[in-house]
Amino acid sequence: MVLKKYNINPDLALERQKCTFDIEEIINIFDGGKEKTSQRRKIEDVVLKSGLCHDDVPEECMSLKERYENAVRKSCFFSKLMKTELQEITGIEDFETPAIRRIADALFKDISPFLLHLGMFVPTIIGQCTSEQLMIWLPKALDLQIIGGYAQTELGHGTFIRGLETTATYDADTEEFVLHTPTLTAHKWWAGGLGKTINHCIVVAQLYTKGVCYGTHLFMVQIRDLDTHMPLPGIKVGEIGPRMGFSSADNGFLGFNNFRIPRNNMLMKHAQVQKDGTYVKPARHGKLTYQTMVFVRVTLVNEAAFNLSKAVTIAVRYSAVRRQSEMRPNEPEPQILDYPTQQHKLFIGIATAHAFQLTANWLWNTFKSVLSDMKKGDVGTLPELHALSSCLKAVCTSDAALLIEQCRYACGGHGYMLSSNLPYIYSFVAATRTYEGDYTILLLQTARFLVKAWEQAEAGKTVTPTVSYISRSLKGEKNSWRSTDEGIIKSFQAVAAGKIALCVKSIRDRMKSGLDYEDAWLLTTVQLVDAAEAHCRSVILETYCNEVRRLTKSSSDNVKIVMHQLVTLYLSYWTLQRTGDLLRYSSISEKDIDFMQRQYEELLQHIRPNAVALVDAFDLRDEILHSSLGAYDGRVYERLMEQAENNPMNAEPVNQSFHKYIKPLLQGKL
Ligand SMILES: CCCCCCCC/C=C\CCCCCCCCCCCCCCCC(=O)SCCNC(=O)CCNC(=O)[C@H](O)C(C)(C)COP(=O)(O)OP(=O)(O)OC[C@H]1O[C@@H](n2cnc3c(N)ncnc32)[C@H](O)[C@@H]1OP(=O)(O)O
Ligand SMILES: Cc1cc2nc3c(=O)[nH]c(=O)nc-3n(C[C@H](O)[C@H](O)[C@H](O)COP(=O)(O)OP(=O)(O)OC[C@H]3O[C@@H](n4cnc5c(N)ncnc54)[C@H](O)[C@@H]3O)c2cc1C
Repeated sequence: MVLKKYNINPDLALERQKCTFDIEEIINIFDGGKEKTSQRRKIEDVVLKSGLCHDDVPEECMSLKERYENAVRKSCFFSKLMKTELQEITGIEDFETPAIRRIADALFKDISPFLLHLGMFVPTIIGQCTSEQLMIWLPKALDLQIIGGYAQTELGHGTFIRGLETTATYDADTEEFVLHTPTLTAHKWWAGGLGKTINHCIVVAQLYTKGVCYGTHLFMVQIRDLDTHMPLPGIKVGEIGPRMGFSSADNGFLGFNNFRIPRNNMLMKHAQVQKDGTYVKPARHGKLTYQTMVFVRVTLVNEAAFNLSKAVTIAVRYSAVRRQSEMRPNEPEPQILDYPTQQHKLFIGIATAHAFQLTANWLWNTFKSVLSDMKKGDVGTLPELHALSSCLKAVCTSDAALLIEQCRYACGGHGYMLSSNLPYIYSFVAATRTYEGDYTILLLQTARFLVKAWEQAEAGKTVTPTVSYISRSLKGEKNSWRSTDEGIIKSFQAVAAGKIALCVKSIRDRMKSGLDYEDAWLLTTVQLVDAAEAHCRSVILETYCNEVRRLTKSSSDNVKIVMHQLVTLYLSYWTLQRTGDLLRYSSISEKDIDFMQRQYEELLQHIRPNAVALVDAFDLRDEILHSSLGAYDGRVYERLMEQAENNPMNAEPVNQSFHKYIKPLLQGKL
């Protein structure tokens, strides 16, 4: 749809006049500098001017098939644009992924069927192929001569990868692998793009050679003819059916009937099968084939931040425009943003988007540093990265989904309209809590690491920096509550340490009472998930505080003030959310809690005048927001009426069902 131009709503205009800081400064901080902001905007301009974002009818009014076809059309033209015009027009050779990621949302209100190509297929080629394999597949994938996906999950197993049933049996006579789907539950299920779009796919299967099963490995498999796009003989493939979101992502199913692929199609960077069928196991670490999942978990923290920033921009702008009820008799109806309860729903969303964005950037740098260690043959930092990416993916996607839903509640009835875009944003982020490792499962992975770290620290060994608080706790360091940034972080670390200690004790007590380790662990898993979540909170709080301090060193005083107000809001919010834990594991008193409550409420008031400017500082163009409630001009009612009038249901004054059913019913002739 082409966005109509309106004058700025006067309430929003006034809000912007109240702003105390230069929003461009905050925009630059999050982009990584002025240069990066200008580069991102150039890319956005090119895409927006391309006409590709235009839909003749709103996406939500299309049938599922039309939506899919429309998304394919846009993905193809967008890919062409990325390869040609974007480079020519902007002169930027090396596209920054965040900029491409952001502007992709101007094209796709839902999901591009090519998402998995870029998000998992290409990264798996980069991370799992030998240099020879890389030379064959990477240029083709980048040039979109082949389009791929990632088929790991099966109908019967998603979480437990070791339980996957698809087999890849090596035939040394022909130097081929035979892929087979032995049961109903072994069918690949869910892979994005698999249903209708892709012609290649990374398949995760149990490797058998010389009669021995060596566990899951990755295989490059062509599933459709490159010319006709027909499934190849021996392949059964299709779309799994309508779902809560991801409507245009053609998630698919896939079965193999003794389907043969060349030996070289096993991705052999880490493990190999030689021509005679001899298996060579990975030299360094047993879980290197899980690397793409770690990569995606890292990027999902960024997704949580970005999508939350969209939702909170919509809800804050709407709340500045919407007037409802009265505070005092006979006074004009206030903007709903003036209600402290509304501020309580929304300002934490702004602070959380900042916290997650800065944590995502920090995690990305950690990921790059671990990759560089691994290139040098050192896998020592991998367990910590796995633990960090697991808990951060779990907690950030989960918190973001809750806060996005809260943004929808904050918009009352209009938030329920698809045209608000909040339901789309929610259904996308809700899925991120499950895919790429379910919330509970990933926290249990982190818990494994924490229990080990506890045991190491107990044995007097040095532990990694993110868990150094465990050593301090074991040395008997007592927590004394202070309501400063550092003081609060220390207390959250004391909570995490206290919870990990209790888990270790529970496991040991249960073992003393005769249980084996597995059962003792299993019965402690509720506490273990809780401990991993507490650890993750302390990591986010610490990273957020450190990063804001670092990034605002040379900022203007007013930017420092407002950014720090948000940090304090975030710390106060979580203190108040976790008073039970803090009373148990830190020296916080009831008086301290009263103080934190008052501080929190005062902060809501301090942030209020800057609220609209703070969401403007996410710099999200209307074309990216796709929202009747959240456009920059605040013309909410005009847009709601506009989209109602454009609803295809209103194209005819009387629907044919009146003549077919209602009239006969009215006349008793049905
Ligand atoms: C080119 C032009 C294109 C144009 C395109 C146009 C359109 C573009 C549009 C947008 C552009 C934007 C692009 C970028 C966007 C990025 C977003 C990306 C979105 C991607 C969408 C993804 C969709 C979803 C995909 C999926 O869901 S794939 C399936 C994922 N599945 C899972 O995650 C399964 C979870 N389960 C597991 O991971 C494992 O089973 C388990 C739970 C970890 C257990 O494994 P296992 O049983 O083998 O191990 P354990 O016994 O538990 O542990 C043994 C030890 O191993 C350690 N361990 C485990 N895992 C790891 C690991 N990963 N790394 C390191 N170590 C690991 C574990 O800790 C144990 O250690 P120990 O020391 O305790 O023994
Ligand atoms: C929109 C979407 C897109 C997807 N895209 C892809 C894709 O492109 N490629 C792909 O391969 N997969 C994809 N998936 C699949 C996804 O990765 C899995 O659904 C996910 O990993 C969860 O696995 P599951 O469905 O088997 O859940 P289950 O493991 O069956 O989980 C169900 C419940 O059981 C609990 N549970 C399971 N095991 C344990 C345990 N050991 N301890 C305690 N609790 C447990 C879980 O916590 C959860 O509450 C996608 C999924 C979705 C929703």
